[in-house]
Amino acid sequence: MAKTKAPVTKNEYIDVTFVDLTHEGQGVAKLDGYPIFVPYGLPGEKAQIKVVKVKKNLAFGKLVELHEASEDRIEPPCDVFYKCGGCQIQHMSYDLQLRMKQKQVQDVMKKIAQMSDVPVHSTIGMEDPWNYRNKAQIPVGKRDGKIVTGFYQMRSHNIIDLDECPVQNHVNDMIIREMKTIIGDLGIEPYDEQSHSGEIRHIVVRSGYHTEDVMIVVVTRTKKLTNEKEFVERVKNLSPAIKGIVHNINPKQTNVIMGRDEKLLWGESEITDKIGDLEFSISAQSFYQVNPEQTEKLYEQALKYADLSGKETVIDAYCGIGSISLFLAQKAKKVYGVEVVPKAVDNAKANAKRNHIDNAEFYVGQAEKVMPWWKSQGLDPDVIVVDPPRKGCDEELLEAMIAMQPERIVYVSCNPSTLARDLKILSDGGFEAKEIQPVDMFPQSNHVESVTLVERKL
Ligand SMILES: C[S@@+](CC[C@H](N)C(=O)[O-])C[C@H]1O[C@@H](n2cnc3c(N)ncnc32)[C@H](O)[C@@H]1O
Repeated sequence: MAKTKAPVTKNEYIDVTFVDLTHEGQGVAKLDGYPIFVPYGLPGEKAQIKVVKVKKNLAFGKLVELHEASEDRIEPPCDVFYKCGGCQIQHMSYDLQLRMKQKQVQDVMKKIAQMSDVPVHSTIGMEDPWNYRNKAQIPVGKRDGKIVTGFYQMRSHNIIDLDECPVQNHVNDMIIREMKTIIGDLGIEPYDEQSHSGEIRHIVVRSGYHTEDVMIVVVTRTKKLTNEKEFVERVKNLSPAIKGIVHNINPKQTNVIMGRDEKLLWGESEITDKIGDLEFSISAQSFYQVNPEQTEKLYEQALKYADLSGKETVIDAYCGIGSISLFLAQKAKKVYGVEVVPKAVDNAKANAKRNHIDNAEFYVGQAEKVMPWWKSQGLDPDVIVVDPPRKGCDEELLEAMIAMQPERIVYVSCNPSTLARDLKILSDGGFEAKEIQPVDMFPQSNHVESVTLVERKL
């Protein structure tokens, strides 16, 4: 077969028109069907690009000059947007962001799940898609003798020093800024990834939305925290909202932020927040949705799809602190939650009590192991809710769901690709995806959250 040649060469300057967006939010230009991916290009725009990498079937380019800008192009409010890896799509109007997320789900449903006819609704967005994050997880480093805190640069571990982040809430920003000074003053050495030496790795600040409670977690490589007493004294005085300071130890060479061991340095080890009319205790290591305003909309959608009458037995797999479970429990006969992080399950049990809900039980374990065990014990749920991490559901768990034959499955997903993969497996097992509702939990970033209603085929 004749070898086809790429229609561009490296370092060539060419004029293109962007026709599409990738899932990461890059512009796609096409030369006789040959795609060129260009960061920050928007559909409809004409531009000069420089080709920076050429492969047989595709190339990558860099935007050199815009000839015609899209109406959806906006000036990113953040000074470091083009360097920082925290947000990827601040240059898009919010309307385009929402459309892009809906299309991303439609695309994977077609390509991965091979289902083109499942309705994917318009993404539910925010009125004000800024300063929404209730949690900052910020790496600490040193440059030219000064402490730096911020996000990693795109595709690197170079920290972009940042004092204000437009997607972070203001309290978190203020605390990180002040802690940077405190760490420098007290001579606490930042962790160095290359040599696996130094002390402080990350600062995590989590704040309540309705309560304004703040928890601070300082993550270090070893148990040592230089000038611990003074550190605690100064940090706790940064705001009366600070309820506790937790010292987490992560000795591993890993991208995972927190380690398993932790010690309470001051105050309480949990904060309280509210979602709707329910109150929740949240520990340092427990998962809690980062966008409180959108969480209510996400949970509302999950509840709507669960369509409970009060008679149902429900499983909430990957239940975290029991947040979805307790909303389900208010409308079901019984809810069983399973979650792998023991502290989160402690929170879930306490949360049931504090909200006077006595028809929810929580278990620690891997959902993919606990579900088949439940099945063997005769647990027959009418509805199953799953909300797995990005890698999606384990195959064993999908098999257990299929074996349990619930009437409905509500699949909350933060990764459309693994959602589509899992929906295909469920479809082969006799379940049909009925509709999908994307909810924008992460404005300005290319992450896509959605809720899918899946029903047992008759
Ligand atoms: C996306 S979160 C959802 C939590 C909860 N539904 C919420 O809305 O807050 C996923 C949860 O799954 C938990 N998890 C991860 N792998 C698990 C597994 N194999 N079995 C059970 N839980 C797991 C995580 O600790 C996390 O709490």
